[in-house]
Amino acid sequence: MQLDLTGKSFGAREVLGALTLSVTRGERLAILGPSGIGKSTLLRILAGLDREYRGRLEGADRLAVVFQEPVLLPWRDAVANITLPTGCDAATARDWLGQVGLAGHEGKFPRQLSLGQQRRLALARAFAAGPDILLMDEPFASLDAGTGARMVALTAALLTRTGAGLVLVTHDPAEAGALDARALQLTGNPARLQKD
Ligand SMILES: Nc1ncnc2c1ncn2[C@@H]1O[C@H](COP(=O)(O)OP(=O)(O)OP(=O)(O)O)[C@@H](O)[C@H]1O
Repeated sequence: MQLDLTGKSFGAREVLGALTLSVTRGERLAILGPSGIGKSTLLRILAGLDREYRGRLEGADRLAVVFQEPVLLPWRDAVANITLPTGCDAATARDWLGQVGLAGHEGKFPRQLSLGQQRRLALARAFAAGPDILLMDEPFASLDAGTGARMVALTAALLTRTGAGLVLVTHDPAEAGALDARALQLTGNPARLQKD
């Protein structure tokens, strides 16, 4: 996919300036920058969730998005949280749950899972959708250091296994390194992309 952005404003405030970003299957990109710079805004544009920008977004890639909050269906068990949004069958959902270390938790509801487990469920759901490119917005934030590091390693392994590309939005340069992602920095006002 390729984004050629001329600009993005909220009202009179120009948040993002002109920037170009492209990513394909197998490529990993991390967008770094401080709080409030426009990282989530950029990711939402890439995800097609915000169409009110100036510029062009091209590409027929299949996308899956992982947000900081896992956004699960509270009254459905772990298997249904994967089958309902993705359309995959229960066996495939169970397989993905196993791959993220949630074997034995298939019948649990989100509230019966820890935050780290809910994040892994959201990760399984994203991969079950068979994306060409995974878009992630701070998916490792507010986990303890060990849990965060394990989830980064798990994400890297699943990206390698599936060949999916990655755009990760984060304030933490260490995550970019651990995922072997090319790092770009959002900087300035309005923000532009710079090589890190
Ligand atoms: N819907 C909106 N309406 C008005 N302003 C917005 C809206 N969404 C974001 N903004 C503003 O745009 C700027 C960029 O926000 P954004 O959430 O993209 O930053 P961020 O880099 O992702 O920050 P964080 O790391 O804290 O999540 C902020 O100043 C924010 O207040």
